[in-house]
Amino acid sequence: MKVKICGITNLEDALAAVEAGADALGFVFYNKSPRYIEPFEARKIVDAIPPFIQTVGLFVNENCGFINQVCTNAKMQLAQVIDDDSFTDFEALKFKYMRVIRAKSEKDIIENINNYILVDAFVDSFGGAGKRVALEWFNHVDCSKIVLAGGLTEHNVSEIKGYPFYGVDVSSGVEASKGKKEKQKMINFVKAVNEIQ
Ligand SMILES: O=C(O)c1ccccc1NCC(=O)[C@H](O)[C@H](O)COP(=O)(O)O
Repeated sequence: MKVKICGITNLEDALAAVEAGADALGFVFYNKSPRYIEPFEARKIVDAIPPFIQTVGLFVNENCGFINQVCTNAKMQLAQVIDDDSFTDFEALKFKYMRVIRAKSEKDIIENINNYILVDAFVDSFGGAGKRVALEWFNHVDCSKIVLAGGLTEHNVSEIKGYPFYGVDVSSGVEASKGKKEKQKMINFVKAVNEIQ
């Protein structure tokens, strides 16, 4: 199962996440987030991390011109897009993308199951709030194209055993404080995910 660690704001945390075994690093380009990073600051981090780690830019209700420009400036390989209000013309994106489903019910998941999606809990702040998605919503769902996010920690991630998600995404569960990761929590989280199979 793939592991994405989201909300990277500095090189120290990025390198620690990679060392812990993360497959992907997420950078939040939503300027109301406490984890916001300026695109050229993110680029400096991307330039310093080893190869084979996917870089993911997080966008909230943005148009495709903005997303294309930021992904270029920050050297993102994938755009993770919250698009509640149909701001984004996905056809015009020059980058591979994954939509975020902020699930309020099982129905939200089932309606979007045909593509790779990230399923997060619905929170007013859009993400990074540590709120969990009800696992029973996935009981009758093919999880193989779903990245599960929302409130995961080293202590609860084992509960997803039996749900073969494509990957998991974590932010606040591996933080010391908002925007600052804790190395040991990242190590423990990745280890706990790897022990699930
Ligand atoms: O992390 C943020 O501050 C954030 C702000 C606005 C939109 C999305 C945001 N994060 C997106 C993520 O991918 C988080 O990893 C995801 O919401 C899970 O967060 P957490 O529940 O803290 O693990």
